[in-house]
Order: sequence, then structure tokens, then C-alpha cells
Amino acid sequence: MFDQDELEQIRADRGEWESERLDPVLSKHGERQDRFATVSNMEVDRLYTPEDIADLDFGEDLGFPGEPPFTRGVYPTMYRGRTWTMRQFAGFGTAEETNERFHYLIEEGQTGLSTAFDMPTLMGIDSDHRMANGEVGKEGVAVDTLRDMEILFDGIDLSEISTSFTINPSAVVIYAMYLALADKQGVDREEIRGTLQNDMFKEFIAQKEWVVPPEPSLKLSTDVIEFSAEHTPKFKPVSVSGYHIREAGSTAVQELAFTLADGMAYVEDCLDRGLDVDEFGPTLSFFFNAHNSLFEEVAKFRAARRIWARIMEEWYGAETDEARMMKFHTQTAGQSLTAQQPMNNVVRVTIQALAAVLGGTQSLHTNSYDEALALPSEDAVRVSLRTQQIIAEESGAADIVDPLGGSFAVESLTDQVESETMAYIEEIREMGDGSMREGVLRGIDEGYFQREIQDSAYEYQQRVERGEETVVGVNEYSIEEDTEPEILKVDEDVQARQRERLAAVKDERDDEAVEDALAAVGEAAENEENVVPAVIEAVKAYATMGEIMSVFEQQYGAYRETVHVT
Ligand SMILES: C[C@H](C(=O)O)C(=O)SCCNC(=O)CCNC(=O)[C@H](O)C(C)(C)COP(=O)(O)OP(=O)(O)OC[C@H]1O[C@@H](n2cnc3c(N)ncnc32)[C@H](O)[C@@H]1OP(=O)(O)O
Repeated sequence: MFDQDELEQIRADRGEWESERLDPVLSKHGERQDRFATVSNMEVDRLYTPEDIADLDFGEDLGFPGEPPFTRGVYPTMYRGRTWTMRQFAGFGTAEETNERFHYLIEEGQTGLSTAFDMPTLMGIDSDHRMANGEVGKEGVAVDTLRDMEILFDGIDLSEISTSFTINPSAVVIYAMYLALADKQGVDREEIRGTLQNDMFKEFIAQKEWVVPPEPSLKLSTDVIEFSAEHTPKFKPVSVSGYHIREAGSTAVQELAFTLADGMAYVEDCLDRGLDVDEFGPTLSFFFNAHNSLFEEVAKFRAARRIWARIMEEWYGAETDEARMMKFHTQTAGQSLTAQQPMNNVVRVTIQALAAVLGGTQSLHTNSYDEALALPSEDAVRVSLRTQQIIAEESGAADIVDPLGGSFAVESLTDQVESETMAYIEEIREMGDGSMREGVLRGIDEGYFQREIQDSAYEYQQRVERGEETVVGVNEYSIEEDTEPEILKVDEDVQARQRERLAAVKDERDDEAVEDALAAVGEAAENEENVVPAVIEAVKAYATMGEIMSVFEQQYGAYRETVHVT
């Protein structure tokens, strides 16, 4: 962006500034640390100048928002046209309690819904399973059958609001239930909007919730992507997630690299099925973490869009803007929150949320200050939603598109994140002999991702313990605390109520119809057909989550992780 003469002049001026201004100050006062680095331990320079972005090509690398490579955002007007979707992740107890929380959030100004399921639902077992004991409704809402889904969305018009479902091994069942519900509400499937997480790669890499092994897990994910591209074009059938990778302790670059690698593996699996990249490409979505290092995070988001646009075009032949465009949801970093002095978390969340907005997110969840202690209380949820509203409506951050674009520091960090991310992607591709799909599967199998993340997590913890990383209120500025905030307690009778409902549904339903529908799911799996149509029929017959997932487990076997110890 600068010509050679200008750069020469800047270099000369900088040398002069260093000797005349900087060195005298350094020799007198020094700096606070020998080395300054982000929370991911990426070293940052004292000062950035045009020299640091001498290779940046405005047209190729930045351009304008709404056009490839989308570094500056996916929409020409970004938040001036519409602010991001404020989408608080919510769910606890039975469908009734969560339905009430959904209505509360909508009344408070939330613009999208996001469903948290309890552990049994996430793992594809029913509330009456012995392994579900003590877990029903604890960390999210319990959903056993379509009846629960009907109650969960009572009074909510599916054509009016988009809903996200954080669900992975059992994603196909929840998707089928949502479609069955849309059919019941008379909402055209083509009109439903929302997102299914349905990202099994990051489960094997970081979050560790699975039922069947990686290959059949991928088959089930791709079945949903294929079905959705044809029947629910406004719905995002996968949210390729870096969030959990980061929460497990990765760096920002690893978060981005592994997530993009997973995304590419899904793309290749779809291409292997003969699907058209310009048809399924626009339905893919992403999900990232927003951590404490403001500029590193903004750089990560901007680099993410640029890399994805280039790879979709150059590697996978995407021709349309929509297929090259990366849209993503962001959640502030739960792992950065502290149980000590919990109100400090409001400040952390504000900075992280600002990073997401300055980085151009489409949708945002701000964590609540009490989340290191329990599921968020209503008061805490309101403050976190207000945080988004203050950023959107008071800070001015939403009024300029890509306001940090052109910052020497942010552009330089964006380049650095991009090149380090690409180095990882190339390594994974090599592991798969040119295939990202095979590289990711092999990386999971050999514990490559897990090891990389563990090493980063360990290094970070050591830095905290050596006092090189400050955690305010924990290893610095701690106080005696004798009060605890009011926290949310889930009713102890939830499990009994949920089990009663499940028993009632089982009593009322037509057992023969259920058996036939489950047999059809088994046949579809055995014949390697797309299982989604059969699962929709099964949920309509009120087959349970556990019954349907057992069919897959029988067909594909249960997964046991090989533990790699280093
Ligand atoms: C940690 C936790 C756990 O594991 O426990 C989790 O995982 S929680 C995980 C929770 N996950 C999530 O909540 C995932 C959420 N994801 C999503 O919402 C999606 O996948 C998303 C990232 C693509 C965002 O979708 P969205 O509908 O909210 O937002 P969009 O950007 O698509 O905008 C909605 C509509 O507004 C339009 N629109 C928006 N902005 C503009 C603008 N400036 N100009 C013109 N149009 C605009 C869009 O085109 C779109 O219209 P049209 O619709 O007509 O195209």
C-alpha cells in the first residue's frame, strides 16, 4: 500500500526515532517486561508501522466488505444495516423451564435463540437410562421425544426466529425433531432458520462427546448437510466449532487452524458424495471463541474469513460469493472467567465481546459473570445481554465497518495469524497425503490434535504459575471473599418429572409404528442411504432419542478413544 520511496523514508525516520527518542527512554526506564505476548503467547512488537504491512495488497488482501476475500466483513453495511444476532445459550430443567427462559430472553430484546441440552440428550440417551441418573436437566434442557420439543417451542413461531442447537452425536435426531415440529406448526421447511452444531470432529479433538466412531459420525453429519442443502436452505446444518478447541487450552492459531481443517474435511466429504460446493457451501457456518487478547482475536476473525474465502475458491472451486463467505457465531471465553471476584467477569466479557464485534461476528453469546460457579441466574444473563446492547447501541463500535482495518498492528497480526494457520493446515494436509478429510481423521486417530492442544494448555498454566500471566483476582489482586452471588439451582424434582413425561409418551404412542420406524432407520443406515428421512418418521412416531441412537450404535459400534500419553 506504500511505494518503495515512502517505505525507505519511514525506515529512515524510524531509525532516527529509535536513536533519538526511544533509546534514551529505554536506557532510563526500561519497559515493564522483556517480552510482550498475547494470551496465546504470540509475541507482539512495541510499535507497528507501514513497514510491517509492506506486502499487504489492498485489493487482494483487504478489499471492501461484502466482497471476497471478506477480510473486512461479509456484508457491505455490516452492523449499520443490522446488528449481529444476540444469541444467549440457554437451557436447563425440563422443556417448560427452558421455554420460560426463552420467552424471557425474547422479551428482553434477544434476537435469536440458542438451546443448551442436558448431558443425556447430548450423549443420545434417554432420561430414564441408568447413566442419566443425576444428570437430567442439570446442564441443559432434557429432550427425549418430540413431545419435549413441542413444549420447548410453545408460543414461539418457528418462521419468526432462528434457533441454534448445540448438539453433536445426536444432532440428526434433534434436527429431525425440529423439522417435525415445523411440519406440525405448518411452517414451510424452506423457511426455517437456525443452526445445528453437528460438528463431530471437534468432539473427537476437544469436547469428547461421542457415540459412534469418527467415520460413521462423519457420515451422519454429512447426511444432515446433504438433506439440509436440499430441503432447509436457510438452515445451517453444521457449526464448525473452534470454541471447544480453545476452551481445551489451544492457542488462537490452533483454534483457527484446526477449525478450518475440520471445515475443509466436511467440504471434502460432501464433494466425495458428489454434492455441489456452491449449493452446500453457503449453508456451512462456524463458531469461534473470543478470548482476552483483543487485537489477536480481531486478527483471528479477519484472518479466518480471508483464508476460508481463498481456500473455498482455490482448492474447492467455489464460484459464488455465498459459498466463499465465512459466517460465524462467537462466544466469550468461559475458561477465562474466575470464581473469585465474579463481577470482574463482566469486564472480561465486555472486552471479549468487543473483540468479536470488531472482528465482524454474525452472532454472539456473552457469558454471564456467575458461570464459573453455576448455570447463569436470570440477573446474570440480563447483564450479559445488556453488555451486547451497550456495545451495539452506545459504544459506536457498530457504526463503522471494520473499524480496525488499516491499523498497522491489526493488519500485521492478521497476516501473522494467517500464515501460522496455513502452516498447520499444510501439515494436516500432508498427514492426509493431500486430503484434509484423511488428514483430520488421521490426526484424531493418532492423537495429534489432542497433543498439540495439551502442550499449549500446559505451557499456559506454567506461565500463570510463574506469574508471567496475570489473572486478576486470582494470582494478583486477590481479596478475602465471604459472599457468593445468588446462583441458579435446578429443581431436584426435574428428573422425576421428566421421567414421568417420558413414561406417559411411551404409554400413549403406537408401539408397532415405533418399531417399524426404528427398523427403517436401521435399514437406511445399513444400506448407506441418507438416514434423515427415516429419522424424521421415527421422531414423528415418538420414538425416543435413546431408541434412535441405539440403532446407530448397533449398526456402527460404540467408539472408545485410544488414549495417547506423552
Ligand atoms: C460452548 C457451548 C457448549 O458446547 O456447551 C456451545 O457450543 S454454544 C454454541 C452456540 N452456537 C450458536 O449459537 C451458533 C449460532 N450460529 C448462527 O446463528 C449462524 O450459524 C450464523 C453464524 C450464520 C449466524 O446466523 P444469523 O441468522 O444469526 O445471522 P446472519 O448474519 O445470517 O443474519 C441474519 C439475516 O440478516 C441478514 N443481514 C444481517 N446483516 C445484514 C446486513 N448488514 N445487510 C443485509 N443483510 C443483513 C442476513 O443476510 C440474514 O438474512 P437471511 O437469513 O435472509 O439470509
